[in-house]
Amino acid sequence: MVGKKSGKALRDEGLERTDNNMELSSWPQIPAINQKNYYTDYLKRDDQNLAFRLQNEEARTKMTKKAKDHDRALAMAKTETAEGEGEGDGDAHMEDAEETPTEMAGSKVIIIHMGSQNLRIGLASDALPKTLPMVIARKAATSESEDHDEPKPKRFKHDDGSEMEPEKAFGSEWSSHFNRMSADLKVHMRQNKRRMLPNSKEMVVNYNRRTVPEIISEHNDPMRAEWTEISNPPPEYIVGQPALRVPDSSKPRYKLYWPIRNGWCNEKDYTSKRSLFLDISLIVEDAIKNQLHLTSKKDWTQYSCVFVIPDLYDKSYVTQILDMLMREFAFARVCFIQESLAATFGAGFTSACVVDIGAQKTSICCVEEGMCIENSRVNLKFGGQDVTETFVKMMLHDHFPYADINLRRRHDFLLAEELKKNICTMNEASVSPQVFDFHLRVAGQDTRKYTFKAFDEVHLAPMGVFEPVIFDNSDKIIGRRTLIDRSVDIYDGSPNDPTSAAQSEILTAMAPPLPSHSKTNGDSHLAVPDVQTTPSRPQHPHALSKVQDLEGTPRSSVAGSPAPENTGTSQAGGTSTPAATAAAAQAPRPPAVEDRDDIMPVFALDNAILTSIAHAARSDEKKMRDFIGGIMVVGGGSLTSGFHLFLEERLQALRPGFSKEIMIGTPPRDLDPQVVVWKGASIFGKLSGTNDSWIGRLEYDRLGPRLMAYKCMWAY
Ligand SMILES: Nc1ncnc2c1ncn2[C@@H]1O[C@H](COP(=O)(O)OP(=O)(O)OP(=O)(O)O)[C@@H](O)[C@H]1O
Repeated sequence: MVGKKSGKALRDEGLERTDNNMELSSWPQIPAINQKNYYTDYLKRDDQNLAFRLQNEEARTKMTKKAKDHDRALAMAKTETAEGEGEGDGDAHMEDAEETPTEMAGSKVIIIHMGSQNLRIGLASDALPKTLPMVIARKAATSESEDHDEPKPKRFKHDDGSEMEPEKAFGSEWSSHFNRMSADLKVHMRQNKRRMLPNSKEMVVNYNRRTVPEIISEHNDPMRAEWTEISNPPPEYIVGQPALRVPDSSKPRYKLYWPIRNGWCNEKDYTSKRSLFLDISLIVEDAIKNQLHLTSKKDWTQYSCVFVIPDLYDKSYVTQILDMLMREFAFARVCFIQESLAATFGAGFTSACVVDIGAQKTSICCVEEGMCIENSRVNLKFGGQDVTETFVKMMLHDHFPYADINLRRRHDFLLAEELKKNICTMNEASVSPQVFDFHLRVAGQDTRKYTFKAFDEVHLAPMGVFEPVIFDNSDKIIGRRTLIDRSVDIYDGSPNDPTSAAQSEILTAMAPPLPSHSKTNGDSHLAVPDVQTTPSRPQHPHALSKVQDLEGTPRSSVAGSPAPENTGTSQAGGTSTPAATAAAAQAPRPPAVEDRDDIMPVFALDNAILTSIAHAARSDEKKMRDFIGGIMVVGGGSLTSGFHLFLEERLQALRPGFSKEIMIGTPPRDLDPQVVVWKGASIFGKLSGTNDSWIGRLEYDRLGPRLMAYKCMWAY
């Protein structure tokens, strides 16, 4: 064809021959595609996506089955009428057939909520979950209390061996915080016209100094504790409640491991990621077998699982858990739900500001119409266990008669928890010198009955959630990211764990200055956490007022730009070019606060709640009023008596403009605040038809964790 064209025509087409009349190449020349007409729907339609296809197929199968059942029911009804025996009409029979499910809804769905201290597990059809300690005792050379030998001799003696006054045992800084809180409380109580004896503290200290325990022989103690007997041969590990009841001095020794600490994986006490997740799976497996009585693992393939994850979850943790549930436990389907969302389901609210005070972490999140508001998520690293520790410290400071108490010993930990639950209160009217008693039960020893007096310690210890400087925050970030790497974007390598503007703001307020030698290339996770410099209270107590102030518009830089600076552009939609990304990576700039592992999120609860709400409301005053009037407190840490009223007063003092609206709610129907999240997840697990976040076996086998992007209600 080309040969027949004129030289001009060929010149125009750019295909002019050389002088020997031959073409430059025998390869066919392909003209460039006209971009105007260029179109592809590759990966743009749902039917190209396995996850959606399987979902549709499942829906179709269900509809076909329903139609078949319908036909069958009609046929049966006709036969019966023809025989003249049935008096009722066919519809009634059909309804009967539809309304008689073969098995109770949710009886094949297992709901798992793992906490730092408690595991809650049950079938979705159960009214309440089974609660057991999230702990495993492993055979070891020494027990954990022997590893950390810190009781009386070390704490209460000077280096030269002379006796140390308990007031000095915890350092002058801690004592001065305690004394200041005590003085503030006195002033506050006077303002509220509460009567106080001027020398209450001295009375308490003098009483405690003098008191000696009464010995009760073991056979005279009707309430003596049941200790776990070690069988022969001794088991390699013991889990749950029996683990907590293994005597410290057992032969052989057992050491306790808590795989979840402060709401994160416990990277401090484990030496490898494998052993950490092995323990998690052993605890969960044991609970399914012994608490839910599903002893044969083969049957688990017929069960689905709803797993509760934190609002600000670590992606690598979720991926690992999904793998465990799918591969090891071989569940038929798995789905995830975030804690706060589950709490609103459990309470039956459509929107609320959920405050979950657990044992070692407190999370806050505003939920609106079935979605967590991402920028309102806050996760603080303290909870009920910090209150227990602080209560014991305060009591020791005031000459607690059982001076040898050591929370690393199992019996002492259980005793301290019990004392805290029974004695601590946020009710100011109950603050007066009072006598209490307790029984100390140690395996193989006679029971000792102690009496002691307590005064403001019962109030000041739980007050710590509003003044976390009194908590011991020194070891909470030790080991973070040593076993489990931060999740990163597969394209640009930037951290891609979920972030929240509210959390960033708190982290910014808490951030210790960056060490001058630290490389600011985003490799912040390599920096050694500088625990000593971490302040336990905001350096700028009013740093948040700008954001929280709805009347004014000024915003802090964090609030104005929720995404971290060095990840923002790439996450926002991948608009940055590789060259720009490379240039940006080389530019020296400080790492975003979310990417720093040396910041301890420990912040006053009332301020944290207001920060969360401010970010959820985004200057919309009506929303602000809605959330501030719908604060729901859940979790075991909120069970301290008088907590709700106290929190309400604190918030009113901080936001007098909203004092009429502020309302702290409890879950309805007298539901235990500790199980609301589990309950919500069980409701979620029973939803049929509307829940499309189930991850099935086939799709997981083919796509693996990539599937999460299609299956999560939130941005994964
Ligand atoms: N009646 C009570 N009064 C005060 N505190 C209580 C009471 N009952 C339980 N707690 C505290 O609640 C905490 C346990 O709460 P919860 O089970 O919600 O925590 P978790 O889910 O295991 O932990 P986290 O949420 O930190 O991961 C413990 O610190 C316990 O001492």
